[in-house]
Amino acid sequence: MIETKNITYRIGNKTILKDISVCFEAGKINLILGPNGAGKSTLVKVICNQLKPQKGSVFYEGIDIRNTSVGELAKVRAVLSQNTELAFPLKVKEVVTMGRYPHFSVNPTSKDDQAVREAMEFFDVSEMADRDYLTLSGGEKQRVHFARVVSQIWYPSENGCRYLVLDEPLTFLDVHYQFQFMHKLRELLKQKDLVIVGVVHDLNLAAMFADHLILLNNGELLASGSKEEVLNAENMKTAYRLEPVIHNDERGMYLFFE
Ligand SMILES: Nc1ncnc2c1ncn2[C@@H]1O[C@H](COP(=O)(O)OP(=O)(O)OP(=O)(O)O)[C@@H](O)[C@H]1O
Repeated sequence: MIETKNITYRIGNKTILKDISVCFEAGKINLILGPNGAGKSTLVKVICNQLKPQKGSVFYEGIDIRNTSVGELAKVRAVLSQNTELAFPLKVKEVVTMGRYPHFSVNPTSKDDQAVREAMEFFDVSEMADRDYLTLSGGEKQRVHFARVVSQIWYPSENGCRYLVLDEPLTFLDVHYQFQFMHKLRELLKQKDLVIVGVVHDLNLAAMFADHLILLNNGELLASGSKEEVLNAENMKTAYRLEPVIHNDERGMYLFFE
């Protein structure tokens, strides 16, 4: 479980996050929603210890992140940042192997190679293994990064959970791969020690796949809970300034905006 308690983050005199307390449990797809500029990426960076809040703390299984070493955390927590770009002409399998860097010192072991191979198979990028990463399309690059981050936490940890944090993972993906990726997350969650936290913009995909949602607006936690609790007309109007039409039937929940 990842827990934030009373996180406040300011830049100069601008408050980007105001008193955010949320909980992301293992075995669930936890999604962070909110309009542009709401503070989603900032919250992700605070959760990942890339930004230090002025107030509040982040806990992984009850342990304050400030008391955990970067190296130890990297063995159990993988992060897909927004706009991950590489400038070097590396082969796809070399990019995926970067995910294993926290686990080996000089050369990857056979266990690392196996994780790379299996993560590439899982995300259907094995056929690209020897291609120059820079020649891939945007969507293909994104799938390579999925394999990279998931290879990082491929094996269960000896003591506790594994964590996968994804900032806008669906960018660059066509509708087929968006659905495929969300289904892959479901498949990964068969491993009960996995905590998944992601930022997405597509409210209908969130309604379809999320087990737990949080909605940020102007740096504040507007709502947290099930899709019914979060994706209601009042919250949608406040966050997105649009009038929603919400259908909720046996096929699921769908939102339209007028
Ligand atoms: N270094 C910075 N200096 C000044 N303002 C910043 C800085 N970083 C972020 N902000 C501001 O903080 C607010 C939240 O940014 P953040 O990137 O967390 O939003 P977001 O919800 O992820 O938005 P988007 O959906 O557009 O990606 C924005 O108004 C942004 O301009």
